[in-house]
Amino acid sequence: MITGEHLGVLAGEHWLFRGLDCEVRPGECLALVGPNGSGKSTLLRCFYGMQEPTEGAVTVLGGAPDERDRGFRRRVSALLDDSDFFAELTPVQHLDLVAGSFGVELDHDELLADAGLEERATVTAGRFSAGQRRRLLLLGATARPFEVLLLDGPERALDADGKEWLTTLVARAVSSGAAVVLATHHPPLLSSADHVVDLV
Ligand SMILES: Nc1ncnc2c1ncn2[C@@H]1O[C@H](COP(=O)(O)OP(=O)(O)OP(=O)(O)O)[C@@H](O)[C@H]1O
Repeated sequence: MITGEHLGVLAGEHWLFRGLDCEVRPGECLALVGPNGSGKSTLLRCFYGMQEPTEGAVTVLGGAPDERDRGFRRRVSALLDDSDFFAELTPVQHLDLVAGSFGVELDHDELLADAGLEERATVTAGRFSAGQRRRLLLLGATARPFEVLLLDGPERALDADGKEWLTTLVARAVSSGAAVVLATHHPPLLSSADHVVDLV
């Protein structure tokens, strides 16, 4: 479902990574680790079609990834930055947007309680703390249908309960048959991953 063959990205005069092969099948999770600046976000951007590798080829769902393609975005859920955050909307309105865009029915109460946002359900998200904002972004990325899930540093700003919830979200995504790739240093996510790529 996701393959990378001999991937390399040249950053200026030095290779961030080179000769990287990977494969993530449906129902599997690949965790990317490595120090700051080692290329984890860059590799995720290659999987989402935001950036071309300098060398090698990426295939996602049988074709070249292209974030500009609506059909691709409907099958691939990516949380790579905070851009899907609407400060003027409440969590309920965020979920309405997801439900309307994807034509799915969502149990708002259950999802918001699960995310620990039930008391913030009707507060505009611009007033949220960093961790609440991250919970809302993760909720938006996972409440919709997807076959591939790409997450960059999903544990950022989350407290212990939030990290536990995140681990459950990823486990659910994997058991529903999605191919999941995440850049993370959260030990439970690393230990449950099927593959780990260390970008050193
Ligand atoms: N095409 C490019 N040309 C020049 N520099 C690049 C290119 N692509 C990435 N870089 C640089 O390479 C580094 C890799 O950044 P990236 O965000 O992928 O690392 P990361 O492992 O996700 O880091 P962090 O753990 O800090 O989030 C950055 O310094 C980035 O500016």
